[in-house]
Amino acid sequence: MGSIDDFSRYSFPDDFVFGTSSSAYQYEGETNKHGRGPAIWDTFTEEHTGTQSSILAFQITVFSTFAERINDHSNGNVAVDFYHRYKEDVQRMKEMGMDAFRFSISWSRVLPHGRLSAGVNEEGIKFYNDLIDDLLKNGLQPYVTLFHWDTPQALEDKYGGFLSPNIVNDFRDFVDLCFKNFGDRVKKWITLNEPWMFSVQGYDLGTMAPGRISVVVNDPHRSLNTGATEVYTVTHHLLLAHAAAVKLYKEKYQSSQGGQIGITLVSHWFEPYSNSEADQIATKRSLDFMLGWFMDPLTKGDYPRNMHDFVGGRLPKFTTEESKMLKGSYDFIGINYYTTYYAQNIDADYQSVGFMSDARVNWTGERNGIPIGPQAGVKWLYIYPEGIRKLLNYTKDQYMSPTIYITENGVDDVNNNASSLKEALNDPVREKSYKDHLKNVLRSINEHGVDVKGFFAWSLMDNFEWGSGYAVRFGLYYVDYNNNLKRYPKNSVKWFKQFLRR
Ligand SMILES: N=C(Cc1ccccc1)N[C@@H]1O[C@H](CO[C@@H]2OC[C@@H](O)[C@H](O)[C@H]2O)[C@@H](O)[C@H](O)[C@H]1O
Repeated sequence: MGSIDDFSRYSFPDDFVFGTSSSAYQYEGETNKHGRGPAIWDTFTEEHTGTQSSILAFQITVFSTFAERINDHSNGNVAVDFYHRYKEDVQRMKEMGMDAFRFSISWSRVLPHGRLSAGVNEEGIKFYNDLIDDLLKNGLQPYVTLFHWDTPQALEDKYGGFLSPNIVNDFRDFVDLCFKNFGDRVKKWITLNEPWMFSVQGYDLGTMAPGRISVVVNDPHRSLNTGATEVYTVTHHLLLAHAAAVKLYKEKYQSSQGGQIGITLVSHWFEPYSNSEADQIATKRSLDFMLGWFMDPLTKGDYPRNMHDFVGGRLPKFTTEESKMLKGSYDFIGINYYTTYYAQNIDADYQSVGFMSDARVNWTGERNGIPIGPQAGVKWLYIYPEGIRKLLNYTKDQYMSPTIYITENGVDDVNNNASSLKEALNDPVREKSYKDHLKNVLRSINEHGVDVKGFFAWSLMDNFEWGSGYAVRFGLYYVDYNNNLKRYPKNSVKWFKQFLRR
């Protein structure tokens, strides 16, 4: 264990917040008990417990890890049993010296049938009240995500979930219930987690719930308007649901409750594959198709020019009223940063075989066989700490210097086949990654004046990692799935304790 240099929490502004992140379906368990209704991830894991060969005509390599559905045939029915063990886990956060904890509310745990009119599950309300009270009692601030990909199955069945504009009113009723019940103590709200992942993985690549795939068009004679459509429709409704939630909070709750509300977006950083002009342009286009798809509507009230140009008539349009509601609909922006890729222009004839072909870019972590950074355990994650600084600086410069929280950053265990517990807890790559990413966040604050207010590690403990099930471990705490989900601190916890010590 290296001795800590003078780099510590005191290197950061006094009000800078350190925390860990989680989500309901990945942590809670008890999915069909205590009144919780099914969500689309319960259905998706039931339907897709095997590894499915890719049936996509188009699949960018970085998502090959996502090509499987649930590759260890698992699900979140038990997960890490956070529903019952949250009190002991809150103690672990406190012992580490953390200031906050980010978690999400399971929509179908509080509204089992998705709609307010179909009834509230008071047991679900009680669970989140108890969790929030325990966090505050232990000096930890709750940062609450309202939607982390778990649409109620009842709304999926009723009208196709986020494929329908009906979701906006039901989402607004759900968040109203949350603001009313928890807003006296919750002062940081995040409407959506990574709408990009939900749309692209869920409705274009089909590798996440609800597992829908873009129409694959191999007939060059068909009009340009065939191809990826649902991915754009879903993002449109996600943005409108977000804006409706923010409008409600600001009109009905913010003056009395005094909290803030934002959204969490995921983006990679991108470096041009070559210094050709085409690759330089493809680099900016990549940022538009991943970050700008959301930040442009949130700051300018419309999608990026690049998306209008490359997606054309398949890109939905905002009404003047919707555009006004979206513009400025945030007090802060959450950014999840994991990795950086080279962006390479694709000059292929226009054939829409999915979202990424619309962008006409290839994202790759290697150039001439040399990786952009060391890979973690999962193949898509190249450790590139300067990417977080460049992404923060870009977001400040491009989008009027928003207040930003890094709501997720982390790496998974490099060695997933440890032969002993001692080996499993030895995670020097994670310790170095957090140190290097935090140093780059600090540089963006000190050198570029970026208004970053916090950093949340993904994740407090190993958990259900969507398509990778329990085979991939991102936790600061190791969870022994073969021994009653016992938690063990990995070595990086020791580093974090020293780093955070007051
Ligand atoms: N996975 C991402 C970010 C991302 C975006 C594009 C391409 C790849 C990865 N999002 C966050 O990463 C976390 C780690 O994501 C895992 O990465 C490895 C995959 O094999 C696994 O399926 C996925 O859960 C998730 O647990 C969080 O719920 C989610 O908010």
